[in-house]
Amino acid sequence: MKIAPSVLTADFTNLKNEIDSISDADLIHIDIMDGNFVPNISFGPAITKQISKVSNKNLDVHLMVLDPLNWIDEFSLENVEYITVHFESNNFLEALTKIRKNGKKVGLTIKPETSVSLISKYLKDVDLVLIMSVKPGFGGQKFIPESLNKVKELVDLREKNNYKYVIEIDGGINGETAPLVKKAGVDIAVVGSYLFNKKERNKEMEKLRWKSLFFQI
Ligand SMILES: O=C(CO)[C@H](O)[C@H](O)COP(=O)(O)O
Ligand SMILES: [Co+2]
Repeated sequence: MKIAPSVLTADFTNLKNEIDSISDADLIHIDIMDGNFVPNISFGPAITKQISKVSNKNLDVHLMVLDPLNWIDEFSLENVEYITVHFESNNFLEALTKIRKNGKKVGLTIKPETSVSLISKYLKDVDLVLIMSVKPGFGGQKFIPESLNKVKELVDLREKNNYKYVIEIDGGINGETAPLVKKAGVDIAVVGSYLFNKKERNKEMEKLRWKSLFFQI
């Protein structure tokens, strides 16, 4: 299971050191919130560009915005690997097409109250499916256990139909929930507050990976 730290709870007055402290990350997760789609505002393209400058990692952009189509060009930076939009946002299908046209990997995500069956017809065309395991908008919330069933559903659908997407989970991942999501079949776990509240983040990511393996045996 890959680990994608979310910099949402990083210390932005110390950004370069915060990014350096997660040098073993597989990807860096970028949470973009517009204060409309979710009741919070995070940061935008300018800060994302700064992050991409001080990091040699690929970025995984999670757009929690009402109109993703307006933002995809701004976030199609060189080291952005995935751009993920919400099924619940405006014109999400056009947004997926635009991400593909810009040469980026295409991600689709659903809120905790949205079922996998609603996105089943789009699964053949996406590179990543993100299951939100908290209500989008804030870091530091508690993991919603029902998310594990959605992950299992996606694993089954992928196997049955020979789909190619990776499964990502976002929200409330810690030492206890990491083994559970790994066991359910998650490929990439986003970890925010749990990681940034620790001092030795690379070591902590290693522990999360190790624990996950241990529980898989
Ligand atoms: O998309 C998000 C919130 O909307 C964040 O990526 C997520 O909450 C990560 O933070 P934490 O690990 O603290 O839950
Ligand atoms: Co996120």
